[in-house]
Amino acid sequence: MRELQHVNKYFYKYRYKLLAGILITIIARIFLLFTPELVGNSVDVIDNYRKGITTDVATVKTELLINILYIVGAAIIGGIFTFLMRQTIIYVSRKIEYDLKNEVYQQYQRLSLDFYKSNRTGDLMNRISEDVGKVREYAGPALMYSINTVTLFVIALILMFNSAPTLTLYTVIPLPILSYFIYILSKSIHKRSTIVQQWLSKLSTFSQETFSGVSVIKSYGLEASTNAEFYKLSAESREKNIDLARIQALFFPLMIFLIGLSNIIVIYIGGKQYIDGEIESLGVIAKFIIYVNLLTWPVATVGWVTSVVQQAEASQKRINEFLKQEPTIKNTNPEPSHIEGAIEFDNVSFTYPDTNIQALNKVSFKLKKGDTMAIIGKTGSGKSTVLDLIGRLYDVSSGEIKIDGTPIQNLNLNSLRNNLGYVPQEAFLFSDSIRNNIMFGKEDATEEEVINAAKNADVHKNIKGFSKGYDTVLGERGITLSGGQKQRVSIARAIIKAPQILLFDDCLSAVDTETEEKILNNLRAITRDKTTIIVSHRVSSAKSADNIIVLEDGKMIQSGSHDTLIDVDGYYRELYLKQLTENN
Ligand SMILES: Nc1ncnc2c1ncn2[C@@H]1O[C@H](COP(=O)(O)OP(=O)(O)OP(=O)(O)O)[C@@H](O)[C@H]1O
Repeated sequence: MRELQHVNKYFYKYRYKLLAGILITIIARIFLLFTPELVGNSVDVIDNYRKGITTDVATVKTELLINILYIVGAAIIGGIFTFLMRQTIIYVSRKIEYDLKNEVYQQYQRLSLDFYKSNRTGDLMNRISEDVGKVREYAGPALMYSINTVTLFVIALILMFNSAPTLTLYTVIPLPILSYFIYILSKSIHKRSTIVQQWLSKLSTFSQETFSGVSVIKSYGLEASTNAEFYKLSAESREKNIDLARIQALFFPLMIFLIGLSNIIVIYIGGKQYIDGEIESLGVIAKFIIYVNLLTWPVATVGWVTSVVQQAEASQKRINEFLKQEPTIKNTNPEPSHIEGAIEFDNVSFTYPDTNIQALNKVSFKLKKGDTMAIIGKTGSGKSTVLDLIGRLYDVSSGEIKIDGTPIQNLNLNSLRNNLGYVPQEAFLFSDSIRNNIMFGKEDATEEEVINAAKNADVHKNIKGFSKGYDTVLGERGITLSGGQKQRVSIARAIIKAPQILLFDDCLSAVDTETEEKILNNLRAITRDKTTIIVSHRVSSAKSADNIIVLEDGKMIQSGSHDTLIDVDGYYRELYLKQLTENN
């Protein structure tokens, strides 16, 4: 239960509602226990008439009618309180689930990129849905059934002991056995349902991947083999489901068997004791049968609750592991920082911690506020890594990055990122309208600003061409847009912020050279006083930059302006000549 102590703060938060729930549960159970006493009493009334102790039929009828009215009344009141019991305790558990989900999600947002690299998306999703769900079962149903069982058991046992102590002992004997079996069964059900869940997530991951890659599957004619793979996975999943159903099917027969056993004990022992005169009336047997039936379910839940608590403990342990993690990229400065945009790399080296690949090796350059620099280099040479380090998605392994002369780690992280406009290599658009995708860069942007940004990114005309214009909703990953259009919406999103530093990661690769030229011209006008870094494979994107650096295997092998670089032998000149010939 140590891990579950994390939930106590939420119990405290909702303490009044919870206390009311506990009280209501107790009241509901008390009313439920009126029934056996009233039924026992009714049987005695009839028995007394049969034995001739009561002779007046009218009195018997009246007594029976009163008992019936009481039974109905108690059932109605008990029902109302049972309804309220769910409205309070289950309501609180839903609130706790909501709070815990938000707590986990906030922590996800706080953690750095490396956390996402070292944990699979499926695991992250599971913590927030399944694990939180298990903890909710502990905070709601398990708590409710525990109070229910304790209340029913204590009151019923006192009442039963008062009227027939020996019979009580005999009748409760099967109950702990029932509880133990249900516990074993619940554990086994849990084990099997976890396996079912795992297969289900394998199935959904497979389906999701095949839906996303449907164009590859179709163009390679892989439908049949994909079908066969799905068939295999779903057949395995079906077997696991059948396994689960088999063990679940035991649940109710086991309960019915043990209830039956208790009933037989009551009738046999009770009957014997009645004949021997140890029990004074038949009503005792009648009410005991009802007690046994009333107690069976709560006793069964003891086994169920134990298993739920164990599962919740394991789930909360997994959640706590995430909650305890600290972001590797820390904000060391709580005060907002003013950022002008001068960038300096001083002997910066960086090795990715997960792969141990050295992406940058002693890279140095200086950019004044408003300068434009292009980074050219083969694939995998470390270009994107330079941009990632400026955004502090990672911290350098050695060397130093300074912004406006201040070490990047000493700047307020929010200020730094708010002053960056980053266009990633692969444009990611949310399943939302084009307008909202652009406004993601500036949440309070006016319509005019959105249109201006789109115009500068040369995508306004395309958007206007859609029947719903800026309200066009993009499908999953913006599939309704072409690659080039996606890149341009992504550029609009970055420039609408008017940040001090703009980072373009090969984001014009999917547009033709004419459009590239147009966008670069527009960008020149709006980035005049902004520090800009353009990563590209194309000389056309780099040539007008104030400075160009060439990376190879993480090392800076060349730097200078376009004019100086085309005059010296080297990678840049080769690339220039090659692309010139291609264009011609
Ligand atoms: N998140 C990551 N984790 C581990 N290694 C990485 C990661 N990102 C990049 N790398 C590795 O670091 C090296 C540099 O990658 P980087 O993405 O900076 O190159 P790039 O020049 O931008 O390449 P491209 O032109 O293909 O985009 C590569 O060897 C790559 O495999």
